[in-house]
Amino acid sequence: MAAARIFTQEDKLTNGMPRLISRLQQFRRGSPLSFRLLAYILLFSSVFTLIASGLQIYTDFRKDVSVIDDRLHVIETGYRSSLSRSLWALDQNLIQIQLEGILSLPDIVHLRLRIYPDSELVMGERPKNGTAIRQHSFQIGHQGSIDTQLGELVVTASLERSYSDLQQRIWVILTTQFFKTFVVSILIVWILRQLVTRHLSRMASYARNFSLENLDEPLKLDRPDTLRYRSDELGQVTDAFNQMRERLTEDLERRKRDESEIRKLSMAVEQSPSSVMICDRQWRIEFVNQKFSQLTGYPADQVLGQRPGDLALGGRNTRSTQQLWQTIRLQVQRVGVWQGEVNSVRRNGDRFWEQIVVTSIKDPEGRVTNFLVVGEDISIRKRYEQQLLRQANYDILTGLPNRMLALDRLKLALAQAQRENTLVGVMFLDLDNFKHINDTLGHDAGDTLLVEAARRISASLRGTSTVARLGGDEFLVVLPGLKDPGDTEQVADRILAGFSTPFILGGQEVFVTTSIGIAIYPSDCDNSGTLLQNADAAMYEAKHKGKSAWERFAPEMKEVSHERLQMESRLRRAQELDEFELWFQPIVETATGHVTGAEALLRWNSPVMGLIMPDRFIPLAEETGMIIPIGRWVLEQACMAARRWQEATGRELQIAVNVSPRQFRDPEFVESTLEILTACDLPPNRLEMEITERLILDNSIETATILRQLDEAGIRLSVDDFGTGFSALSYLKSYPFDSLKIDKAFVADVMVSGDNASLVLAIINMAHSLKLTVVAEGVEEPAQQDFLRKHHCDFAQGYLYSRPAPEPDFLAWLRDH
Ligand SMILES: Nc1nc2c(ncn2[C@@H]2O[C@H](COP(=O)(O)O[C@H]3[C@@H](O)[C@H](n4cnc5c(=O)[nH]c(N)nc54)O[C@@H]3COP(=O)(O)O)[C@@H](O)[C@H]2O)c(=O)[nH]1
Repeated sequence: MAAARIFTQEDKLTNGMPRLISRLQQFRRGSPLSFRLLAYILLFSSVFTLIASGLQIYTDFRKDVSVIDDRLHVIETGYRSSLSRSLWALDQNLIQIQLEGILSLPDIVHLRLRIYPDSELVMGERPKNGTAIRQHSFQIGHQGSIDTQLGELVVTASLERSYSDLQQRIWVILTTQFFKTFVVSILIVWILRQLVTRHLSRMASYARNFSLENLDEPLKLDRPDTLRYRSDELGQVTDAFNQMRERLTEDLERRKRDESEIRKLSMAVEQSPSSVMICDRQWRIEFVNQKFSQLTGYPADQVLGQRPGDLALGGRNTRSTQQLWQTIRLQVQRVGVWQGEVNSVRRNGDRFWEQIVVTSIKDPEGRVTNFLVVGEDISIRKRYEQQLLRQANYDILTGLPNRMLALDRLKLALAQAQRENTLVGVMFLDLDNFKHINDTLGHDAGDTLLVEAARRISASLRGTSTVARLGGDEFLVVLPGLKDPGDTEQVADRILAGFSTPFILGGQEVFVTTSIGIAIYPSDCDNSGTLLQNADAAMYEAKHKGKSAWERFAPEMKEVSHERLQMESRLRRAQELDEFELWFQPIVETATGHVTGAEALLRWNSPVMGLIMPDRFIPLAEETGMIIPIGRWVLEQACMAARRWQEATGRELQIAVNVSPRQFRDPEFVESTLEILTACDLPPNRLEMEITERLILDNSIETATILRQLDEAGIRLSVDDFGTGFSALSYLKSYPFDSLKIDKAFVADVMVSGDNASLVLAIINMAHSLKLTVVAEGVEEPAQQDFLRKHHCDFAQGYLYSRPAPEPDFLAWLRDH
């Protein structure tokens, strides 16, 4: 048991010290600041304590020594006279007693009394050598009549007691001061640790473990979370830490959001259906998307670093492409954007059309950093536009240029003749008795005749001449660059000769002739319109004279067109004589067959000339301006009719009215239309105005303004006879149209010509993509209706449903359907 105790004791001793050292080392490692602080406090307070204690001790010692010195002086003053008397009396006993009295005083250890002349009395023990002493001596004399020196006393005081006190005090002071310093230091360090350093360690460990993965965990110190603590330095540092953490969290989230946004945008650009190219500020390609590579055939790595102009060269179209890109660059640098249609070249050399938009990309400070080129393949649209343009410029039956193209060519020929000082021959041809042949042999025979006549006229011409079909059985020949007016007459003779052989129509030989009117530029007129009129007048003269002949224009022939003049004067009176009638043709929804509206079609019922179709008098009405009052009458009648039908059948049908471009020049057009609608109590959206592409060609600000005003009033607008005029789809976007009417010429052929079928299909699709409804005109056969229904054409109109009819007949039809 005792051994065990001894062992435990030893064990404690042997293990205790290393454990303490290791604790200290741990403390030093774990809390270096506290350790250093402790060391510093200990060192400085020890030095300070040492100095202070030393001073204290020294002062106390000096005080002790001065007490001893005082005492020596007190001995002198206290004992001198009594010793003098004792010596004078030589009273040895008294001297003895007096000296013992002195010797009994504290610290007085030795007395030596020299009695003059030669005796000495010593008392006490002389201190050993090396012992600190204080000595004081004074003379003892007798004062009488003669002053006599009796002796001298040397008093020795030992400082041994003072030294021993000093030693004791030093030990006590040092021990207590060191203990106190140590305890205070420990206390300070403990307080410091509690208040500061352990929190610093917590901060250090928080900062060490801080990463983007644990941003949610705020720094919390092990102390109360009150305002007092939050506002001190540690609280401020903690707050700063947590703010930093929050900012980092926000930054991280923003960065994540930005990254996802960038990812999304780059995916969108990469997978965009449009080709995208991004160039740097020197117009060198930095990026192209997949669509670009698909469209052009260039893989991305082959184009990066090149300029778009060099690229489009493809080794072929050098100058023009570079000039185009030069223009694009200049405009984008000047106004920030360029857009247009470009005929580009693929890598394999194929050409294609693209709609390009080039813009500059700017940084937030407004500095241009890049250029963006977005392209869209519009080859299909272009092909259809070209096809439409062809249909618009050429006569479908004969393949000859139509009136529009012929007039263009005539104008060009006149301009050239003016420049070159040459002549231009204009011939107006009209087949003799064509109406009779058409009526007796049928339309097919009429068509065959027209085609063959076109061929024979063309065969009679050479070089740069133009032959065109103006409509019906009328042809126009333009002979540019002539030197002699007689040249035209020779051509006219050749044409007449060409008609001398019979035509085979419906299996029969038929002789058909033609009458030709000739006008020459510049002698007969210098503008295309009048030249044509003059040739027309000459043609009437030729017919008048017996047909199968040509006639040169003469000024007096102008009178010959009196038929026309007669018609004009009759037309002027037709309105007041109430000779106009409005006929109606239903418009049906293709999918359901429901009647949704009707088109109002004007007829002139002249007591002299019979029922006249609008094609014959509308151009005259337009030319003379009579179309404005006539058009207003039509609008009024049409709106009133729609109102009557509603009352009669309860059906709210749409009413479509044809409006001539000339009516748009009437300043009161919009106002009077709105007045009519109000007067008829018809909502504006029940009225649809059909406008031909000719109006759009006008392209004036006034037209655009009127169309916008009508649209804003709620009136529906539709493009009539689509495909026969300008036929560019791009304008449809620029005007507020609601629907588009495909011309009957296309519908007539959908089941016969694949080209026409695909064209109709393209028009439907494109109109739908522009949010326009589509009406097909001239539907005569169920197969055409099926085709249109299958291809989602919205509405149809034609003889299949009903021919245009006077209002009572139309109402009857309406009740039946
Ligand atoms: N400014 C105005 N113009 C007018 C007005 N009324 C008519 N017009 C213009 O005259 C064009 C010819 O009109 P119309 O002779 O009446 O011919 C229309 C129909 O009869 C005809 N149609 C209808 N269905 C068929 C069919 O199945 N086959 C076939 N061969 N023809 C058919 O089409 C004409 C309707 O065409 P649209 O107006 O394009 O819808 C006429 O085109 C007007 O431009 C008027 O009041 N003012």
